[in-house]
Amino acid sequence: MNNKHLVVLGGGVSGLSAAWFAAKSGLSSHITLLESSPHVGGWVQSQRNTDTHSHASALFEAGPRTLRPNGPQGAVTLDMVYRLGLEKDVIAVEKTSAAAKNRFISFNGALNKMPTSLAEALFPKKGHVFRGVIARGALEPFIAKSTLDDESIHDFVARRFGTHVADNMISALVHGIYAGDSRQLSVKSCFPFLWQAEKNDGSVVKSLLMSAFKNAPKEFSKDFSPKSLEFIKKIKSKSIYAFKDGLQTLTDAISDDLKTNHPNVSLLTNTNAIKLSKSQNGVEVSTSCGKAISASHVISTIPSFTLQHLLPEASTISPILSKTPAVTVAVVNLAYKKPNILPVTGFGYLVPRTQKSNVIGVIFDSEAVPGQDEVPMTRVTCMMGGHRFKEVFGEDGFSSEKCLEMARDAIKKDLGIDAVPSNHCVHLHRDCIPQYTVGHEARLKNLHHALLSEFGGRLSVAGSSYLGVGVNDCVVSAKNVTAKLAESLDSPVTGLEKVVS
Ligand SMILES: C=Cc1c2[nH]c(c1C)Cc1[nH]c(c(CCC(=O)O)c1C)Cc1[nH]c(c(C)c1CCC(=O)O)Cc1[nH]c(c(C)c1C=C)C2
Repeated sequence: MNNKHLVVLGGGVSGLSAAWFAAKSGLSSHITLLESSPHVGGWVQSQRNTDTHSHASALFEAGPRTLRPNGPQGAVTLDMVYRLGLEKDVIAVEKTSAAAKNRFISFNGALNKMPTSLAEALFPKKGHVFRGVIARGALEPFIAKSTLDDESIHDFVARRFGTHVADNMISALVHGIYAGDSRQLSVKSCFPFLWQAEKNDGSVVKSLLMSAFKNAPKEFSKDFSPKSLEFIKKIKSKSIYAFKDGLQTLTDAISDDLKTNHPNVSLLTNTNAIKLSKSQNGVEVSTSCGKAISASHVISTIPSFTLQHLLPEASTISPILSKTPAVTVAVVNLAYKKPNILPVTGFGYLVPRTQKSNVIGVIFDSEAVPGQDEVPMTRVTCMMGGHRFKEVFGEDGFSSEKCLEMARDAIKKDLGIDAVPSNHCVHLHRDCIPQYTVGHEARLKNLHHALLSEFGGRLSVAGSSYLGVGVNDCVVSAKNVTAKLAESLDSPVTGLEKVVS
């Protein structure tokens, strides 16, 4: 321990993880986390709504709900889950289950299942969205490489696989991760494996075929304890995992652990930074409660568009931060008393940009993660808005009633369910998913250099505005930045070293 003070801005998954990793590594004598809202956890909000008639509760997740266990990224979160003692709360979904295998695209009025076998891929029915995709894929290795520095996801896919795939399949996938417009988002930043495949192997198909024969990636065992590794190995081969009482189990456990076991950590809710300025030994943080903190280092996990307003007027960092927009998503949870009322089994469906619909995707919660319900029921979540927010809700904005009605209309049209839900919940998440538009990586490089020159590497960034919007991405970005700081709190760290290496 030293006489250093680390300040973390933001109490969502990224901020909590940053404070937790920093506390565990003992890198500073004091850690202060500033969260502007009354509670920590950010977009992660799980609640059980009780039906007044049956008294059965329905688990409603307002934000993210499932996690991917695979790869080095998945292992970092799983290790955290293990160290927080949450193994008993985990529900892992088998890759062979319908929930894992059946994902649908709503296309021309029907739910089209994405193929999971060669037979399904080779012989899709007439009118199925996958029709012609294999034939088009066979031509892809013969298409010349592009020499561009970055390109939209749509342009990349249309160029290599044709406009049908770009318009109807990839636009749906982009809805299911970014709630964004595939014509605006960067292929290099959102789907780096596609970009690298073309750059390195000249073809996505060739690269995928070659990777099937390549050695498996190196084990990451050195980072984890034997017991944790045992848990990671057990879960990493599953499709997804979640928690019995929702993802808030994770954020609550991090915050409880910090409060209980780390007296040197202060979690301040209803408090935010209002100004950051470089000082001789670090960063001066002015806060909304009137107190200023002399920080040795600041990790900002708040959205980049919020961080820009905390910097000095002439800062060259702010214009870079302002270039990452974010979309607003409305989330409608619906619970029906009757179980098994869905016409298909699976994870859910996505709606391509080409289809007229008020929803961009629907998750079949009671199927996607079996075992969360106290009594059998059907639960679904409608995701609405994203880049289509204005188109769907109009300029005059949003109302919960209108949103609920639209969600019920979509469920009736797409799934044939006209029943009145026994319970529901509507949440509006303003600017919740950052959009990595074309040129994002080049802007991150500029940001790295600007942070070094203006704050001497005493201000770092982590969280969904930069290197990935998923929960695992946020946890990993927090771990990486604190690991670098653990080497020395006096060394310059921006959190963006990866983009310039
Ligand atoms: C319809 C809207 C959304 C759905 N999920 C999200 C939105 C905006 C958010 C989201 N989904 C994924 C990520 C990435 C990282 C992560 O935490 O796993 C984010 C931020 C993962 C994801 N979801 C779908 C796919 C194909 C992926 C990529 C990786 C994977 O295979 O899991 C599909 C999907 N998402 C939604 C639905 C209804 C759906 C498919 C039927 C909802």
